[in-house]
Amino acid sequence: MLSSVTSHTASAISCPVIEVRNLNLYYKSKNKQVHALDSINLQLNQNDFLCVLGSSGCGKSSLLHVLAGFRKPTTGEVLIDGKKHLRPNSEVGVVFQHHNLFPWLSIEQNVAFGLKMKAIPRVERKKLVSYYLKLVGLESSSKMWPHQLSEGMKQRASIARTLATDPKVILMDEPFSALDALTRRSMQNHLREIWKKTRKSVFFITHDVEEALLLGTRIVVMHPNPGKIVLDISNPLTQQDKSVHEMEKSKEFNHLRDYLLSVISKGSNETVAFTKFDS
Ligand SMILES: Nc1ncnc2c1ncn2[C@@H]1O[C@H](COP(=O)(O)OP(=O)(O)OP(=O)(O)O)[C@@H](O)[C@H]1O
Repeated sequence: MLSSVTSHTASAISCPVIEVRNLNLYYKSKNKQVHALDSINLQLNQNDFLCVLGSSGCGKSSLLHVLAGFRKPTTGEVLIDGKKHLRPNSEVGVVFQHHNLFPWLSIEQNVAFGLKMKAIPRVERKKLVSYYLKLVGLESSSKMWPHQLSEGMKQRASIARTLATDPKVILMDEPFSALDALTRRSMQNHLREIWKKTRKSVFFITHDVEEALLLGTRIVVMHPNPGKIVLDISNPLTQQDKSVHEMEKSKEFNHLRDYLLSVISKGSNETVAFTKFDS
């Protein structure tokens, strides 16, 4: 199984948008210290949709927070386009589990917010807002207020707001986990289509192996205590132009799902094949 997975890695483009070098993160409190991230080395390339899987507490969110610039690593560094990334900025967009739209702004004003901050002139701003609202299928809801939208629509508006500022990379922390199963599936389809059109580099955290298989071009698995990457593979399923339904019905899908589940559930002391992504 592993060889059929790794054979797809050659199609990657070697141009890291994010590079993580020898990163360690310790949380210190009064009486104890938690080693949350252990010697993380990772490259996120252009066009990568990287899904991060792992059991609770393995450090997924901690890694996202460091990549976003919300938290400083204890040792090591994060480079964005070769430059040290030290604090949050417009090169890195973040979409959280719960939308964080401003309730006092309409949907189009929410999407325009970051563009205003970047001093984009009014006419261009309008064009961009309407382009991104159309991209996420919300063009007819532009004048509505966040409380008038369904949860899925709010999350789509959050994605449009993040995309509109044209970040180099988008970090997503379980963006669909609060949605019901049907809305979640529809959002996965939306995101897949949006990604095909924009080809943004995405770092996407999920607990859901099937979601990772349907969306990710690459899949990383982390283990806890301390949090580390134990597997980094490219996903053959998303490299073929198949519908979600076709993907789910394929033998490869089932094999990969079982394989990933077995890697995730292995204890951190057990040895897991480390299949480093080879660009
Ligand atoms: N602010 C903090 N102070 C102390 N320890 C923390 C803090 N935040 C996280 N941790 C610890 O760091 C480790 C990694 O946590 P993190 O939230 O990154 O994991 P996760 O994989 O995102 O978990 P989940 O899937 O449950 O969200 C855990 O042991 C957690 O208890």
